[in-house]
Amino acid sequence: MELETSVYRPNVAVYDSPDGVEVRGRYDQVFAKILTRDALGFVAELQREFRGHVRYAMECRREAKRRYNSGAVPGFDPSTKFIRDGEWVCASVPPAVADRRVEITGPVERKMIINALNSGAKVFMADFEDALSPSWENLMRGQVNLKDAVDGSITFNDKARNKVYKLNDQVAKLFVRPRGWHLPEAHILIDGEPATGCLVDFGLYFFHNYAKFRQTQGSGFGPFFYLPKMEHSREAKIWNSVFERAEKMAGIERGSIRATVLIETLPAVFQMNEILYELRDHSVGLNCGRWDYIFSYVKTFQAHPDRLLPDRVLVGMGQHFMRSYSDLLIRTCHKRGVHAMGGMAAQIPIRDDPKANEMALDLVKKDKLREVRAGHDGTWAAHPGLIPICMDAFSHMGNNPNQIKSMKRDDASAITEEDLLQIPRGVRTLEGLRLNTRVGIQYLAAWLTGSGSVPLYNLMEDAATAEISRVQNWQWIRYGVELDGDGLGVRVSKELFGRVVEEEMERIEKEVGKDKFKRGMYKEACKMFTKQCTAAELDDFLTLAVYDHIVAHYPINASRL
Ligand SMILES: CC(=O)SCCNC(=O)CCNC(=O)[C@H](O)C(C)(C)COP(=O)(O)OP(=O)(O)OC[C@H]1O[C@@H](n2cnc3c(N)ncnc32)[C@H](O)[C@@H]1OP(=O)(O)O
Ligand SMILES: O=CC(=O)O
Ligand SMILES: [Mg+2]
Repeated sequence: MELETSVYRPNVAVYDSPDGVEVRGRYDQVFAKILTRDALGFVAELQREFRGHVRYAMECRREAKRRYNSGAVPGFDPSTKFIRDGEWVCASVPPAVADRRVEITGPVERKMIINALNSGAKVFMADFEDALSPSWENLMRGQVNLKDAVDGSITFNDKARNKVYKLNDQVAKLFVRPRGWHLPEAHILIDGEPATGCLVDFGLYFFHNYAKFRQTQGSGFGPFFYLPKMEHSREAKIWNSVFERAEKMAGIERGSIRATVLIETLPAVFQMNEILYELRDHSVGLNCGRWDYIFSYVKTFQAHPDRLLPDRVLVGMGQHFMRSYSDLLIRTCHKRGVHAMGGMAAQIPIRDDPKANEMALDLVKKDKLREVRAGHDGTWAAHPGLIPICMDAFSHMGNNPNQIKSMKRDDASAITEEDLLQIPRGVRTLEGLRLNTRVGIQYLAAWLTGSGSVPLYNLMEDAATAEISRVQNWQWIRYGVELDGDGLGVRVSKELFGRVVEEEMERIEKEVGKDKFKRGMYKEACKMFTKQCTAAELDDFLTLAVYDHIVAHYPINASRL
């Protein structure tokens, strides 16, 4: 089926919502097939049952932040030592996803979904999170696209190129990543309050797809999910309860739904066993969400001027704290019988420069070889052009679908708090400040106009990588760091940053061209990015702070007709 959303016709139709649910997003008859009374009722049930737990978990995050801001550092929790020391394992891995050696990721756009499912990767992670700007249109089209993908009918007609896209006979297994717990969904009000974004993403997708998915994709299991940005096992416990609630509603066996948790916050690295324990009936492993993890390192230590990061390009998996994190994740997952997934290399193919392309692909190859040799069971690819390289690196596993039983099940306690917190080494440069600024502004301009992942300077940029640019600038300005890598001995100040912003805006205008610059939201993005980098207090999330700019409420009177 080709997706054809209708043109805007005010005051003509409304979604059929249950009591207490108000849909404020644009009406569309295609969206109405997703926003049915029963599906909205299910989302409302989840919201009502879990909103108190989510609120409490977010308050705990704020409390932890107060502690870190007063000098404390995250560490292992003595009260849950029994979980770390215990000899439990997670439920066995569903055969359908035993082999996850290469997973492609991408936003829930129609053409991307078809390309990703056809890409030859074992898994496609369809993203409502880092790679998606969560506008009403993107979210609802994403739900429609996923429904068509699960029932196998999805097509896309690229009229300009006279090309029709449809699914191959063999497709990747689908995982869906809902938003993080912190993001609201302002277009759906439940009992007068914005719904929790991830419960909308999860609830609508699950409601419409569980039956078909289990038949066609999961061999009796599923649906499968990726869970982002958690900071503590209490948040995993909420997800576990959400899954149990959904399984009960659907009348399917407990443990059918499976999820991989991204370990992508610094506090969560000390909670890996606890997170797996909470989700032990629903887990298929952990993943190294390396970009958010770096962002989280800066955020967690925002009040620790002794822990400043070097240039963003120098904070890679070679840094001791990053290697320790990946090692601990492998040991923990394998001890508990589940996949230890690697992360995303940011390089993408470079079409117009063969030499640069070769170097980029070589970096991806080295990264993937490091992962498979370290013991990871699979990895992420940002682009279909990278899949052969990733596959080749993971052929190191031979005929085995994974390395869960064969690699690194030895004692995780060899990796200490000091290893995990070690300050990354390297220099800081004016070019680092410039690059952060150029990338941050362009990413935000794209996000404000509906694109959550973009190619910039031959790298994949999404919400997680842009966060690093933002918080690093904030940190350098806040502490007036010395740029010690270019021999100038200059200290970063608001004045220096102001000049950098002006010059980088000129450069962006030259690079993208006057027309695109005028049409795009570069000036608005520049204002927002500058405000965030120079704020007295660091905003928790870039996208949360600017979310209001992409909220588009349908006229309230129309929705009451
Ligand atoms: C930190 C994290 O969270 S990582 C996970 C979240 N981030 C992501 O998922 C990013 C995924 N990747 C992307 O979004 C894209 O690759 C980008 C934006 C970086 C680059 O996209 P483009 O500029 O379209 O790349 P390019 O022009 O080379 O694409 C060539 C083809 O590959 C397709 N393609 C590119 N990336 C993907 C992908 N991830 N999945 C499916 N298809 C893809 C394009 O649609 C295009 O298809 P076509 O030839 O049929 O038109
Ligand atoms: O979600 C992945 C990350 O690296 O962040
Ligand atoms: Mg992430």
